[in-house]
Amino acid sequence: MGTRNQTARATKPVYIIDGARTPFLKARGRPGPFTPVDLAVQCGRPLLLRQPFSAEAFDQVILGCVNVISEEMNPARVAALRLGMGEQMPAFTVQINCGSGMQSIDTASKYIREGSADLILAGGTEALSHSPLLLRQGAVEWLSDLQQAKSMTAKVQSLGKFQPGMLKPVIGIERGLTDPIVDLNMGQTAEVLAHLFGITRQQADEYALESHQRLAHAQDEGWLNDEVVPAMSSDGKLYPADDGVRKDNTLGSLAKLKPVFEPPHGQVTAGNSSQITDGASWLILASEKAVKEHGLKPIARIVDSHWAALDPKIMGLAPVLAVTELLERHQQTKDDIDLWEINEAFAAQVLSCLAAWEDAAFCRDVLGLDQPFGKIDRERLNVDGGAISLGHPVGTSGNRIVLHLVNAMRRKKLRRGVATECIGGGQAGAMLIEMLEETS
Ligand SMILES: CC(=O)SCCNC(=O)CCNC(=O)[C@H](O)C(C)(C)COP(=O)(O)OP(=O)(O)OC[C@H]1O[C@@H](n2cnc3c(N)ncnc32)[C@H](O)[C@@H]1OP(=O)(O)O
Repeated sequence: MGTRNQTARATKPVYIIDGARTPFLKARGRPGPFTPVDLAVQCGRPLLLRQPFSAEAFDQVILGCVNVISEEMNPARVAALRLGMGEQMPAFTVQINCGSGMQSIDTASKYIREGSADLILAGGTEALSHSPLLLRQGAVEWLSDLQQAKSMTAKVQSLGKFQPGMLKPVIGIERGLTDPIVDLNMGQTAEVLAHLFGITRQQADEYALESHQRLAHAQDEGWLNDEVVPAMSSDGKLYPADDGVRKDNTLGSLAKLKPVFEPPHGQVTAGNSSQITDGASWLILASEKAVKEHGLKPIARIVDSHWAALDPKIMGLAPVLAVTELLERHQQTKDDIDLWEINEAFAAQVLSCLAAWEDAAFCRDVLGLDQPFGKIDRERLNVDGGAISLGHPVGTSGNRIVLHLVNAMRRKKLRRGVATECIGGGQAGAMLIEMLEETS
């Protein structure tokens, strides 16, 4: 809480010009049709094609990605080249776990604010279905010894040390979703929060059901058409829409699922967790100068952002700190915010954040507030569903929630919104967005 008394700084405005994302495609136990760069290119190309300036006009590309694959090191640069942005386009990749897609926006904003760039493509991409299967340490050592054995005798000796158990792979994603400091996987951290804030299975399932219902409604109404561009794989198969939503979901079917992370009594199930998904998202950010130079029509302004951290065991609670500190810096309260996106890592995690803000003792002792922060109206929160129904490509979601917040505020003619996400390792990012008069 060291930065809470900072006052908002007057800086050059940062505008959101446009954005697009791929459909979010559920990982179904085998590599999906797109790598991280494929995804970034799929939605980047139509986005760039509809701009009134050339792809080479950008100053920088910044892309969040958690699980970079070895064929695509620095996916930002690979994507920029495949997008035809020119050999001279600087591009770098950022990784802060589930905050990566928002970190790219924040870093881009800072470049624009300080005047060192005017036009930046900032995104996030993730192909969780391509997470590697890893060899166990014993197998790695055995293979290394075998490779280094020079004589036939040494090779035979090495071969003799093989044990079939060595072939059992380590699932990369399971390791990646486990905190290395506290040795809890992300689902277990949600269980810790459910316990701390008394979130019941019924509450978590009701939240999850609503997420599916809201996303289904948004799809049926065509509200996502402004942000989703269909993707096509190299074999010509079309992926037109997000595919994780269950339009026929019921509380009954959710209630039947067994707790995954703390069986048999835990609250967190496959139904009330975010899904493991592939997807990418981009935003175009511009300075005042770029807006004038290219005759652009900005949609919104990035006011500010804030990052906070706490004990990794309760990582899902970090949005409470990040948002409270961000709003305090701008002398705003929750009532000044028209629309909220809180990334749905887990239903129990989002509900714990809401509970913490209503808890007088928590607000006093942890947030240092005289009064509870207060209740966030569910009608203003994740109005079109979230990661539980849509999926959570971890490096992308922070970008998607900002893109969606802007689109939802435009549709609803609202003015001010906050997007926030928890981050494995015990962090959170929060971003304050203001629509421009003409678009709100
Ligand atoms: C900082 C952060 O953001 S932390 C968050 C980072 N992300 C995560 O930690 C990911 C969390 N999620 C997960 O790990 C996974 O989704 C898990 C482990 C919970 C579940 O994985 P899987 O078992 O592969 O999920 P899957 O989608 O196959 O569902 C399992 C079963 O539940 C059923 N199911 C899932 N959702 C629902 C639902 N909403 N309603 C009814 N049934 C459902 C499925 O049909 C499936 O049933 P089956 O076994 O009969 O086929």
